[in-house]
Amino acid sequence: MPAVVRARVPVTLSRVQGRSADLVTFHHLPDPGEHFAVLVPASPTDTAPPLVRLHSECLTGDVLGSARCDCGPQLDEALRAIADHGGAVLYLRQEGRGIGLYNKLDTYVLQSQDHDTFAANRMIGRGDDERDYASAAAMLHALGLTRIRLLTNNPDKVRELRTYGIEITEVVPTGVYVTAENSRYLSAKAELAGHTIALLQEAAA
Ligand SMILES: Nc1nc2c(ncn2[C@@H]2O[C@H](COP(=O)(O)OP(=O)(O)OP(=O)(O)O)[C@@H](O)[C@H]2O)c(=O)[nH]1
Ligand SMILES: [Zn+2]
Repeated sequence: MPAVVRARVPVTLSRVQGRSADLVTFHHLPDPGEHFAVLVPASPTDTAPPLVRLHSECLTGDVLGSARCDCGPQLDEALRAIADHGGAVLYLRQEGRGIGLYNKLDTYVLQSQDHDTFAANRMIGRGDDERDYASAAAMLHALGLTRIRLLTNNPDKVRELRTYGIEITEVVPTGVYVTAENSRYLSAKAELAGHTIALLQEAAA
């Protein structure tokens, strides 16, 4: 059964520049996560395909502003971008790249003992990255957003959405927000998971 929109709830969001946005929920997603979309309509003069970000939940970064990763600033950037140009942020309940919050926090302890972010996952018996983007693609189909510009540095997201029939006209790089605490995490993503993090080399040079 294809996914369909369950409800569209208008809300005013300070992180979307005080604009009104719709929070959209869904029926029949391929997995049981309570994924939702933050949707801002484009202005009628904006003819470019809508900008979309698939944002994987990171409670520590998104809510608490943890300096261990760059999720919080990336979420802010995406919300600002859709406030300016219209588009959607799909908030995917994939905490810890799919392993959950408690497990992610366990891997932080291992990372403090000098293991990289992917090796630490394996040390607790989990995959490097347990996410898939089937629900994200189903949400986009349900919203009629099948021709998009995608805001990401992660080639997996691009590849997978395309296999689900989403046309990506442009991959728009998301910012890289380097701090002393997250630089190892960012370089592991670039070196071990193929993320296109150009600014990282510049920052390190
Ligand atoms: N297992 C694990 N997950 C982490 C860690 N740090 C952040 N995450 C999770 O990683 C997810 C974000 O993934 P990233 O690899 O940072 O970025 P991405 O979403 O793949 O790529 P972009 O679209 O370019 O941002 C969120 O679900 C975070 O909770 C970590 O050290 N270990
Ligand atoms: Zn994070």
